[in-house]
Amino acid sequence: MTFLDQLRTAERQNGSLLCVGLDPEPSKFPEQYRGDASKIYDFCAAIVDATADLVIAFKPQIAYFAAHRAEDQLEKLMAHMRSAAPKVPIILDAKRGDIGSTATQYAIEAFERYGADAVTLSPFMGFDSVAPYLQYHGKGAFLLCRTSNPGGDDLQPQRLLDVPGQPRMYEHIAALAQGPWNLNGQLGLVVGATYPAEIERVRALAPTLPLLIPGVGAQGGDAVATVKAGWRGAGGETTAPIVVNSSRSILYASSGADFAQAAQREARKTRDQLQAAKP
Ligand SMILES: O=C(O)c1cc(=O)[nH]c(=O)n1[C@@H]1O[C@H](COP(=O)(O)O)[C@@H](O)[C@H]1O
Repeated sequence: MTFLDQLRTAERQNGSLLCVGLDPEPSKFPEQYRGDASKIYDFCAAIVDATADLVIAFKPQIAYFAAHRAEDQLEKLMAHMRSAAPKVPIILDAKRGDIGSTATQYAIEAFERYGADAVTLSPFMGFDSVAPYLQYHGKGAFLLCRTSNPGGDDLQPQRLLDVPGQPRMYEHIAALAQGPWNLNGQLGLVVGATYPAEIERVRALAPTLPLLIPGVGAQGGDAVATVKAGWRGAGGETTAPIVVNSSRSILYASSGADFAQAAQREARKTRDQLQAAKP
Protein backbone atom coordinates (compact mmCIF):
# COMPACT_ATOMS: atom_id res chain seq x y z
CA MET A 1 0.00 0.00 0.00
CA THR A 2 1.38 3.43 -0.88
CA PHE A 3 1.63 6.26 1.63
CA LEU A 4 -1.24 8.04 -0.13
CA ASP A 5 -3.42 4.92 0.22
CA GLN A 6 -2.45 4.68 3.89
CA LEU A 7 -3.60 8.27 4.42
CA ARG A 8 -6.90 7.64 2.64
CA THR A 9 -7.51 4.50 4.69
CA ALA A 10 -6.77 6.22 7.99
CA GLU A 11 -8.91 9.22 7.05
CA ARG A 12 -11.83 6.91 6.31
CA GLN A 13 -11.30 4.62 9.29
CA ASN A 14 -10.94 7.35 11.90
CA GLY A 15 -13.04 10.01 10.17
CA SER A 16 -10.17 12.39 10.69
CA LEU A 17 -7.87 14.92 9.06
CA LEU A 18 -5.99 15.48 12.33
CA CYS A 19 -2.34 14.57 12.74
CA VAL A 20 -1.04 14.50 16.30
CA GLY A 21 2.50 15.86 16.38
CA LEU A 22 4.80 14.13 18.87
CA ASP A 23 7.12 16.90 20.06
CA PRO A 24 8.07 15.70 23.55
CA GLU A 25 9.62 18.41 25.70
CA PRO A 26 10.47 17.07 29.18
CA SER A 27 10.22 20.50 30.83
CA LYS A 28 6.55 20.60 29.78
CA PHE A 29 5.72 17.05 30.87
CA PRO A 30 2.99 16.35 33.44
CA GLU A 31 4.18 16.46 37.02
CA GLN A 32 4.95 12.75 37.37
CA TYR A 33 7.43 12.87 34.44
CA ARG A 34 8.53 16.53 34.53
CA GLY A 35 12.13 17.14 33.44
CA ASP A 36 12.83 13.44 33.01
CA ALA A 37 14.01 12.67 29.46
CA SER A 38 13.95 8.95 30.18
CA LYS A 39 10.14 9.25 30.19
CA ILE A 40 9.85 10.49 26.59
CA TYR A 41 8.69 7.07 25.40
CA ASP A 42 6.17 6.64 28.22
CA PHE A 43 4.73 10.10 27.63
CA CYS A 44 4.44 9.69 23.85
CA ALA A 45 3.09 6.12 24.05
CA ALA A 46 0.32 7.30 26.38
CA ILE A 47 -0.60 10.07 23.90
CA VAL A 48 -0.57 7.58 21.01
CA ASP A 49 -2.81 5.14 22.89
CA ALA A 50 -5.26 7.92 23.79
CA THR A 51 -5.53 9.33 20.26
CA ALA A 52 -4.92 6.37 17.90
CA ASP A 53 -8.53 6.20 16.73
CA LEU A 54 -8.83 9.97 16.25
CA VAL A 55 -6.04 10.66 13.75
CA ILE A 56 -5.09 10.40 10.09
CA ALA A 57 -1.37 10.29 11.01
CA PHE A 58 1.22 10.73 13.74
CA LYS A 59 4.19 13.04 13.24
CA PRO A 60 7.16 12.56 15.59
CA GLN A 61 9.61 15.48 15.32
CA ILE A 62 13.09 13.98 15.42
CA ALA A 63 14.80 16.97 17.11
CA TYR A 64 12.79 16.46 20.29
CA PHE A 65 14.27 12.98 20.59
CA ALA A 66 17.81 13.67 19.35
CA ALA A 67 18.21 16.70 21.65
CA HIS A 68 17.73 14.42 24.64
CA ARG A 69 19.78 11.47 23.34
CA ALA A 70 16.46 9.65 23.06
CA GLU A 71 16.74 8.10 19.59
CA ASP A 72 16.36 4.65 21.19
CA GLN A 73 13.05 5.84 22.65
CA LEU A 74 11.97 7.02 19.20
CA GLU A 75 12.74 3.57 17.78
CA LYS A 76 10.68 2.00 20.55
CA LEU A 77 7.87 4.48 19.93
CA MET A 78 7.84 3.69 16.20
CA ALA A 79 7.42 0.00 17.04
CA HIS A 80 4.67 0.85 19.52
CA MET A 81 2.77 2.96 16.97
CA ARG A 82 3.03 0.09 14.46
CA SER A 83 1.39 -2.36 16.85
CA ALA A 84 -1.07 -0.03 18.63
CA ALA A 85 -2.22 1.81 15.49
CA PRO A 86 -1.23 -0.32 12.48
CA LYS A 87 -3.50 1.61 10.09
CA VAL A 88 -2.15 5.04 11.04
CA PRO A 89 0.78 6.23 8.89
CA ILE A 90 3.79 7.84 10.55
CA ILE A 91 5.42 10.97 9.16
CA LEU A 92 8.95 11.45 10.49
CA ASP A 93 9.42 15.20 10.71
CA ALA A 94 13.12 15.58 9.99
CA LYS A 95 13.18 18.46 7.45
CA ARG A 96 16.29 17.01 5.85
CA GLY A 97 17.97 18.52 2.80
CA ASP A 98 21.50 17.73 1.59
CA ILE A 99 23.54 16.54 -1.39
CA GLY A 100 22.55 13.16 -2.82
CA SER A 101 25.18 11.02 -1.08
CA THR A 102 24.26 12.43 2.33
CA ALA A 103 20.54 12.40 1.53
CA THR A 104 20.91 8.66 0.88
CA GLN A 105 22.02 8.24 4.50
CA TYR A 106 19.13 10.37 5.78
CA ALA A 107 16.72 8.23 3.72
CA ILE A 108 18.16 5.07 5.28
CA GLU A 109 17.69 6.67 8.70
CA ALA A 110 14.05 7.62 8.06
CA PHE A 111 12.80 4.57 6.20
CA GLU A 112 15.05 1.71 7.37
CA ARG A 113 16.18 2.68 10.87
CA TYR A 114 12.91 4.26 12.00
CA GLY A 115 10.55 2.60 9.50
CA ALA A 116 8.66 5.85 8.82
CA ASP A 117 5.99 5.94 6.12
CA ALA A 118 6.89 9.48 5.08
CA VAL A 119 9.41 12.19 5.86
CA THR A 120 9.54 15.99 5.70
CA LEU A 121 12.23 17.53 3.47
CA SER A 122 13.56 20.94 2.52
CA PRO A 123 13.59 21.38 -1.29
CA PHE A 124 16.15 24.21 -1.10
CA MET A 125 19.06 22.12 -2.46
CA GLY A 126 17.10 20.93 -5.46
CA PHE A 127 15.93 17.70 -7.01
CA ASP A 128 19.08 15.63 -6.46
CA SER A 129 18.65 16.23 -2.71
CA VAL A 130 15.11 14.76 -2.90
CA ALA A 131 15.74 11.89 -5.33
CA PRO A 132 17.27 9.39 -2.84
CA TYR A 133 13.99 9.32 -0.88
CA LEU A 134 12.09 8.47 -4.06
CA GLN A 135 14.05 5.22 -4.35
CA TYR A 136 11.79 3.93 -1.59
CA HIS A 137 8.69 3.29 -3.64
CA GLY A 138 5.46 3.70 -1.74
CA LYS A 139 7.02 5.98 0.91
CA GLY A 140 5.99 9.64 1.08
CA ALA A 141 8.06 12.85 1.11
CA PHE A 142 6.58 16.21 2.07
CA LEU A 143 8.51 19.21 0.72
CA LEU A 144 8.47 22.45 2.69
CA CYS A 145 6.55 24.91 0.51
CA ARG A 146 4.87 27.74 2.46
CA THR A 147 5.82 27.25 6.09
CA SER A 148 3.75 28.36 9.07
CA ASN A 149 6.38 30.53 10.77
CA PRO A 150 6.70 34.32 10.36
CA GLY A 151 10.18 33.92 8.80
CA GLY A 152 8.58 31.97 5.97
CA ASP A 153 8.00 35.45 4.50
CA ASP A 154 11.72 36.03 4.05
CA LEU A 155 12.07 33.79 0.99
CA GLN A 156 8.96 31.80 0.13
CA PRO A 157 6.71 34.59 -1.28
CA GLN A 158 9.54 36.20 -3.28
CA ARG A 159 9.18 36.07 -7.07
CA LEU A 160 11.64 34.07 -9.19
CA LEU A 161 12.34 36.46 -12.04
CA ASP A 162 14.13 33.91 -14.23
CA VAL A 163 11.36 31.32 -14.14
CA PRO A 164 8.66 31.68 -16.82
CA GLY A 165 5.63 33.47 -15.36
CA GLN A 166 7.81 34.76 -12.51
CA PRO A 167 6.11 32.64 -9.84
CA ARG A 168 6.65 33.09 -6.13
CA MET A 169 9.18 30.63 -4.72
CA TYR A 170 6.50 28.58 -2.94
CA GLU A 171 4.40 28.48 -6.11
CA HIS A 172 7.38 27.16 -8.05
CA ILE A 173 7.98 24.46 -5.42
CA ALA A 174 4.32 23.43 -5.65
CA ALA A 175 4.48 23.23 -9.46
CA LEU A 176 7.71 21.17 -9.38
CA ALA A 177 6.26 18.77 -6.82
CA GLN A 178 3.03 18.33 -8.77
CA GLY A 179 4.94 17.90 -12.03
CA PRO A 180 8.50 16.94 -12.98
CA TRP A 181 9.82 16.05 -9.51
CA ASN A 182 7.00 13.65 -8.66
CA LEU A 183 8.42 10.62 -10.44
CA ASN A 184 6.41 7.95 -8.61
CA GLY A 185 3.56 9.89 -6.99
CA GLN A 186 5.34 10.06 -3.63
CA LEU A 187 5.52 13.81 -3.03
CA GLY A 188 3.39 16.04 -0.84
CA LEU A 189 3.75 19.64 0.32
CA VAL A 190 3.93 21.44 3.66
CA VAL A 191 1.78 24.56 3.90
CA GLY A 192 1.12 26.40 7.18
CA ALA A 193 -2.39 26.72 8.58
CA THR A 194 -1.43 30.29 9.38
CA TYR A 195 -1.69 31.14 5.65
CA PRO A 196 -5.09 29.93 4.34
CA ALA A 197 -4.91 32.01 1.14
CA GLU A 198 -1.62 30.33 0.27
CA ILE A 199 -3.10 26.90 1.07
CA GLU A 200 -5.76 27.64 -1.53
CA ARG A 201 -3.12 28.72 -4.05
CA VAL A 202 -1.01 25.61 -3.42
CA ARG A 203 -4.07 23.39 -3.72
CA ALA A 204 -4.79 24.96 -7.12
CA LEU A 205 -1.21 24.35 -8.30
CA ALA A 206 -0.99 20.86 -6.78
CA PRO A 207 -4.48 19.38 -6.99
CA THR A 208 -3.47 15.75 -6.44
CA LEU A 209 -0.79 16.07 -3.75
CA PRO A 210 -1.34 15.43 -0.05
CA LEU A 211 -0.79 18.56 2.01
CA LEU A 212 0.73 18.50 5.49
CA ILE A 213 -0.69 21.55 7.26
CA PRO A 214 0.81 22.42 10.65
CA GLY A 215 -0.04 25.52 12.64
CA VAL A 216 -3.50 24.96 14.13
CA GLY A 217 -3.57 25.09 17.94
CA ALA A 218 -0.50 26.71 19.52
CA GLN A 219 0.39 28.78 16.42
CA GLY A 220 -3.16 30.09 16.08
CA GLY A 221 -3.97 28.80 12.57
CA ASP A 222 -7.66 28.66 11.71
CA ALA A 223 -8.86 25.03 11.47
CA VAL A 224 -12.03 25.88 9.55
CA ALA A 225 -10.28 28.14 7.02
CA THR A 226 -7.62 25.46 6.56
CA VAL A 227 -10.11 22.78 5.57
CA LYS A 228 -12.05 25.10 3.30
CA ALA A 229 -8.84 26.12 1.53
CA GLY A 230 -7.19 22.72 1.21
CA TRP A 231 -9.66 19.85 1.39
CA ARG A 232 -11.14 18.65 -1.85
CA GLY A 233 -13.35 15.64 -1.42
CA ALA A 234 -16.31 14.09 -3.15
CA GLY A 235 -18.71 11.84 -1.30
CA GLY A 236 -16.23 11.43 1.54
CA GLU A 237 -13.44 10.25 -0.77
CA THR A 238 -10.57 12.67 -1.03
CA THR A 239 -8.30 12.47 -4.00
CA ALA A 240 -5.56 14.30 -2.13
CA PRO A 241 -5.83 14.24 1.66
CA ILE A 242 -4.90 17.08 3.94
CA VAL A 243 -3.08 16.20 7.13
CA VAL A 244 -3.65 18.93 9.69
CA ASN A 245 -1.05 18.81 12.45
CA SER A 246 -1.39 19.98 16.02
CA SER A 247 1.30 19.23 18.61
CA ARG A 248 1.56 21.34 21.78
CA SER A 249 -2.11 22.11 22.30
CA ILE A 250 -2.83 18.37 22.40
CA LEU A 251 0.32 17.09 24.14
CA TYR A 252 0.13 19.61 26.95
CA ALA A 253 -3.64 20.01 27.31
CA SER A 254 -3.18 19.14 30.99
CA SER A 255 -0.11 19.12 33.22
CA GLY A 256 -1.68 16.68 35.64
CA ALA A 257 -1.99 12.90 35.87
CA ASP A 258 -4.97 13.14 33.47
CA PHE A 259 -2.72 14.37 30.62
CA ALA A 260 -3.62 11.52 28.25
CA GLN A 261 -7.38 11.94 28.76
CA ALA A 262 -7.01 15.70 28.29
CA ALA A 263 -5.03 15.10 25.09
CA GLN A 264 -7.79 12.78 23.90
CA ARG A 265 -10.46 15.42 24.59
CA GLU A 266 -8.47 18.12 22.77
CA ALA A 267 -7.74 15.79 19.82
CA ARG A 268 -11.41 14.82 19.56
CA LYS A 269 -12.45 18.48 19.66
CA THR A 270 -9.98 19.40 16.90
CA ARG A 271 -10.86 16.33 14.82
CA ASP A 272 -14.57 17.21 15.04
CA GLN A 273 -13.90 20.86 14.14
CA LEU A 274 -11.97 19.78 11.04
CA GLN A 275 -14.66 17.29 10.01
CA ALA A 276 -17.42 19.87 10.49
CA ALA A 277 -15.57 22.33 8.24
CA LYS A 278 -15.68 20.01 5.22
CA PRO A 279 -17.95 21.66 2.69
O1 LIG B 1 7.07 20.35 8.81
C1 LIG B 1 6.42 20.63 9.82
O2 LIG B 1 5.83 19.76 10.44
C2 LIG B 1 6.26 22.05 10.18
C3 LIG B 1 6.27 22.94 9.13
C4 LIG B 1 5.87 24.27 9.35
O3 LIG B 1 5.78 25.07 8.43
N1 LIG B 1 5.56 24.65 10.62
C5 LIG B 1 5.59 23.78 11.68
O4 LIG B 1 5.24 24.20 12.79
N2 LIG B 1 6.00 22.48 11.50
C6 LIG B 1 6.09 21.54 12.64
O5 LIG B 1 4.77 21.31 13.14
C7 LIG B 1 4.76 21.25 14.58
C8 LIG B 1 3.89 22.37 15.11
O6 LIG B 1 3.74 22.25 16.50
P1 LIG B 1 2.63 23.06 17.31
O7 LIG B 1 2.80 24.50 16.95
O8 LIG B 1 2.96 22.76 18.74
O9 LIG B 1 1.29 22.52 16.90
C9 LIG B 1 6.23 21.31 14.99
O10 LIG B 1 6.71 19.97 15.08
C10 LIG B 1 6.91 22.02 13.84
O11 LIG B 1 8.26 21.63 13.71
